[in-house]
Amino acid sequence: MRTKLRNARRLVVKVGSALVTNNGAGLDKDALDAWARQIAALRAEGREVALVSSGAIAAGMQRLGWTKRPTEMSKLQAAAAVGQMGLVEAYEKAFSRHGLHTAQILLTHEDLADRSRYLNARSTLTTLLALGVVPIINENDTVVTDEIKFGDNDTLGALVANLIEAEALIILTDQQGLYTADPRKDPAATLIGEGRAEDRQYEAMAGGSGSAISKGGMITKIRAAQRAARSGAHTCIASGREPDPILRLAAGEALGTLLYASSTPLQARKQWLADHLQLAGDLVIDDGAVAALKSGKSLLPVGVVEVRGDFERGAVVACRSLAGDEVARGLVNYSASECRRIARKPTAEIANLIGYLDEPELVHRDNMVAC
Ligand SMILES: Nc1ncnc2c1ncn2[C@@H]1O[C@H](COP(=O)(O)OP(=O)(O)O)[C@@H](O)[C@H]1O
Ligand SMILES: N[C@@H](CCC(=O)OP(=O)(O)O)C(=O)O
Repeated sequence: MRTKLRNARRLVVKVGSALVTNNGAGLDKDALDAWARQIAALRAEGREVALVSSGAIAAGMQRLGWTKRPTEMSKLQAAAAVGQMGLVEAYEKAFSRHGLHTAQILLTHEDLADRSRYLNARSTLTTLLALGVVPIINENDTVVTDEIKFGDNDTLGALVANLIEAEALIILTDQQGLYTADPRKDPAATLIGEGRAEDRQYEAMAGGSGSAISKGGMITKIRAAQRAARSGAHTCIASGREPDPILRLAAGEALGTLLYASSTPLQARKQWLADHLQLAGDLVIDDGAVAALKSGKSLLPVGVVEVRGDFERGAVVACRSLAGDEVARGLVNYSASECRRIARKPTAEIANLIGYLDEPELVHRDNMVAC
């Protein structure tokens, strides 16, 4: 089973507040250095890693000299804004020792729920990864309200894994993994080695957070594993205090708890596109484009002869042959009116025709499934 992790080319690593701030004692620079070293080693193997890091609020509280976590939203947001500065500064310094750049990405729930912003976040993140940059992701605490909050970064980690189609989500925390009960409360609890992420029995074992500085607890990690599995990602929950946990997990060592996905990323994505989304329109494509799509290529504007329906960027559209057969469906990079303007035109003309070039493809092959 652990070979699943060894084969993962794209990984999301999530580190919780307790680890990042050494239980609230301020940023644990040694821990940050160790994660940077391990992630740099994975990058050197050609693997891509995005880091979801908590700790802004805890670090901000420490900088401001607060010993008690405030309850008012505005104070929490102020602490997050102060702490996030120290957090990204420390990561940039730690990664620069390995010749790597970092990028700060702050997200809210709304960013991922809105299809067009979802696509933007996805292309920015995948571009950063392709450039060899390590994205450091956190919730945009300064602007969130209750309705648009992830609240805990386990959920954010899973959504990022969905977003960039990572094969693995590594959640590092202050316990060895998932136990049959909260080990802080039940000393007889035993560690679960591995199981299916979708297995509902784990929810009953998991409790809330055991510390005053963290938010999620084990229950949000189990739900994160379920969510990650929906896009085919396997989740490992392990102790961040073990030596080199990221490298050892990524090498397939049986550390912590593995909650594996039952489908591959491709199957999961196909299922998602096939089942969950209503078609917002049709792109009628010529025979050359049909052949290109059947051989796994992206759809370029030049192959589109007609655009049906009214849709926004990010909508799901069907690509149909001249005879009306659905050849593929996928997420479209331009709105219906933009598609009409660039249909039959070479990619080089997109910017002239609509004033900007978002992506050269109308539907990228990564966002498309054949029918
Ligand atoms: N079944 C369980 N197995 C392990 N830990 C559990 C379980 N149920 C609840 N917990 C608690 O979850 C805590 C880890 O989550 P959390 O405090 O949110 O840390 P993090 O900041 O790493 O997300 C543990 O310290 C533990 O007290
Ligand atoms: N965005 C918040 C993280 C929320 C939180 O505490 O998450 P976690 O430690 O993963 O349970 C911060 O940076 O402080």
